[in-house]
Amino acid sequence: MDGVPRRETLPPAPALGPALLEVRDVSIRYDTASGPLTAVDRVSFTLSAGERLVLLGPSGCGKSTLLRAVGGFLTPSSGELRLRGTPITRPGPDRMTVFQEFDQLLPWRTVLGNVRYALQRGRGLSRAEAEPIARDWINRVGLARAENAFPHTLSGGMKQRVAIARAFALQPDLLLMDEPFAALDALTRRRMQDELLALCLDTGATALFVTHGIDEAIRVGTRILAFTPHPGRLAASFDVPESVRERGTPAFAALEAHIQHSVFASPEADHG
Ligand SMILES: Nc1ncnc2c1ncn2[C@@H]1O[C@H](COP(=O)(O)OP(=O)(O)OP(=O)(O)O)[C@@H](O)[C@H]1O
Repeated sequence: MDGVPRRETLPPAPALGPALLEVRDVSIRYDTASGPLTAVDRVSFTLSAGERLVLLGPSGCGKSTLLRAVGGFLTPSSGELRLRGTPITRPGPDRMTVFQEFDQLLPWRTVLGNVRYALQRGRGLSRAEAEPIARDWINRVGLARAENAFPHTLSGGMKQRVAIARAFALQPDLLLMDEPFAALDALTRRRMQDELLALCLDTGATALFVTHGIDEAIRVGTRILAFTPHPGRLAASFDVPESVRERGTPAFAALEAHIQHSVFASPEADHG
């Protein structure tokens, strides 16, 4: 297909070497009332510093489960997760997660308090050291005028901006984004995708981003791993060249159609 990056043949052969994140043959099973459920089935990939890797798939394909395991919130049933070569066993400030839910902020702290407190806890800074860094990040997400507001007075988009400011402020090795814009209206979602992309480009952040939106995946990612559900398995990998990222261009539309057709239009795909 002209102008569309090649679809790689899977399963991928994860490169040995200095990857920031290594996911090796990871399976994750849940015990449910109706028996064991395999949410993630033998998934392998690596992520290098500076990449923005998107896990793309329909609802229920296990992408959030996998992200939670990378975050250290749950342990894989088998396989290995390593960050800078060290096994992931628990959450840590080297991986900051932005969740979909709007209630991820501390409700009893202001916008400034939320970001400052995370810096004090996560980076061991004093209040005086943390405050200017927190202010700078709040400013960068456009919330300077709301720094003294409490979360319940903010819109969903503003809350997500605070969560993003907090995550970036800690300068983690890896940003984990679990459908952070899924609960926003379409216009706000687009604006936030653009803002997140700008922050990533500005800081060179490394990110693992979960979404079910092909357009969102192309907009924010440098590489997309598409999953098929029940159980969640890697189906294909797509590179997103910088030249393809602009919405409304023929190249963007062509890649969107290519991913849709080659992964989600196949007979075994379930759109959840
Ligand atoms: N705590 C849990 N206990 C039992 N089953 C679970 C649990 N969490 C997730 N699952 C199941 O694991 C599978 C994968 O869920 P997961 O949330 O990871 O998928 P997802 O692709 O992120 O979907 P969504 O976009 O809807 O969040 C689903 O079948 C889900 O019902």
